[in-house]
Amino acid sequence: MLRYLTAGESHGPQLTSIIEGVPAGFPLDAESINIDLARRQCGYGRGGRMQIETDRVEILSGVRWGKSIGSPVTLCVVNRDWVNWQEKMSPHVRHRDDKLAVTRSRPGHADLPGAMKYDHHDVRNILERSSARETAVRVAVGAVAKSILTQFGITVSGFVTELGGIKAERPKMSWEALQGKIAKSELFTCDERAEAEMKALIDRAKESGDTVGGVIEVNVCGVPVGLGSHVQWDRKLDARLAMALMSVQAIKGVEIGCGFDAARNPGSMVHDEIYYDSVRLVEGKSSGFYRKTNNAGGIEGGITNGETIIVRAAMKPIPTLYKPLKSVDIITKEPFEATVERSDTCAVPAAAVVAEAVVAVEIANAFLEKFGGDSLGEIRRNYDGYLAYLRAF
Ligand SMILES: Cc1cc2nc3c(=O)[nH]c(=O)nc-3n(C[C@H](O)[C@H](O)[C@H](O)COP(=O)(O)O)c2cc1C
Ligand SMILES: C=C(O[C@@H]1CC(C(=O)O)=C[C@@H](OP(=O)(O)O)[C@H]1O)C(=O)O
Repeated sequence: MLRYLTAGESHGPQLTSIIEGVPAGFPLDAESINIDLARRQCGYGRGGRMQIETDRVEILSGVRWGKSIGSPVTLCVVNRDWVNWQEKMSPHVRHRDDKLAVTRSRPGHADLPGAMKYDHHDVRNILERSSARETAVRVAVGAVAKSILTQFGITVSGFVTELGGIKAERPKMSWEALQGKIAKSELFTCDERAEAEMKALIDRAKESGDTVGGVIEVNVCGVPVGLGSHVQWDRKLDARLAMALMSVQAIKGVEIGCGFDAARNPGSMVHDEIYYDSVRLVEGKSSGFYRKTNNAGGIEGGITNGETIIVRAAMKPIPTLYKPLKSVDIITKEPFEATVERSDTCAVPAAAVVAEAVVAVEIANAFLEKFGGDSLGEIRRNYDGYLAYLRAF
């Protein structure tokens, strides 16, 4: 099972993660991780910080000659902006300098509850860690999880389905063609008309000092039946995915499959009927059982049913607004209207890449729990044995 922690402040020297439980023999290299780090930095609507950073991972342990060796993998992403923050972020003892203290907390951020909880009168001690800068290293961890899943033909893809209330229509085309469209889109959508409207909305929000949120979707293709379990609350895969997604900064809702729509429709329209066709086995499929619909989003009773996993997450609008919101200074208790030096107007496309990463970690975990071993070869033997069993079921 993969366990990881992240460490690092937004304007500190670097972000770090240690991943425990990566089995030996999996191809891992910085360049493939960097592709995802670059994807997270793109996306229409981001602020000035993304001009400063060029995220690249450094692999500091657990990998030798391009392959995992079974020991903990340490990843690091440097904050290029740190050079501009060395005094404000210094770990060395210094006298309190009220001029450097941030005392004006922003609505919608961790600033005020965090300061009250940790007894800080300088909100910087909270905002540095609550910042979504942390998602850079989580994307690197997700890329490691993806390189485990890739070996077994499992792919994880995130994209934007809605932005500020504008919905992207999914054109009727193969999944591969759709992926190509999404990869070329500046907003990671599959609908050019909607994308143009979304960009115009972001421009208007930026001009008026406002921000926008949206909905992202992650699809996991190629998953076998049987990941996760119904037997215990914390083994249910849907529950784990929901937690992973809700842990991403600014995510406020998660749905699996048809999600909230399931509550609005009768059972006859919601549940996916079961069919069997032995020809599927001749065609090389892992099972003769199949569905014609996938409203369950690939998970029933906390267990994968062999269909594509479909999970969506709602991102709230960015809380730092150029148009002032009302707040109160934590020292003087005077009201003020928040000002801002720099912030994103929209980070929904970036959140799609982060969502991909946290979903990949949960799927890799469930996969390793079921087929786990110490090396790629051992896991492959376990997996192949299971596939042969499934075909005969
Ligand atoms: C990729 C990404 C970029 C973000 N950029 C900003 C930003 O520039 N300014 C901001 O105030 N919040 C930004 N956020 C959101 C805040 O980090 C988040 O709202 C805050 O930490 C409070 O957490 P909560 O919204 O989960 O309650 C971003 C979130 C993500 C996922
Ligand atoms: C740095 C990133 O996102 C940041 C997330 C963030 C926040 O409050 O969450 C605030 C902004 O940071 P800054 O205050 O330095 O401009 C974003 O740029 C990143 O995604 O790499």
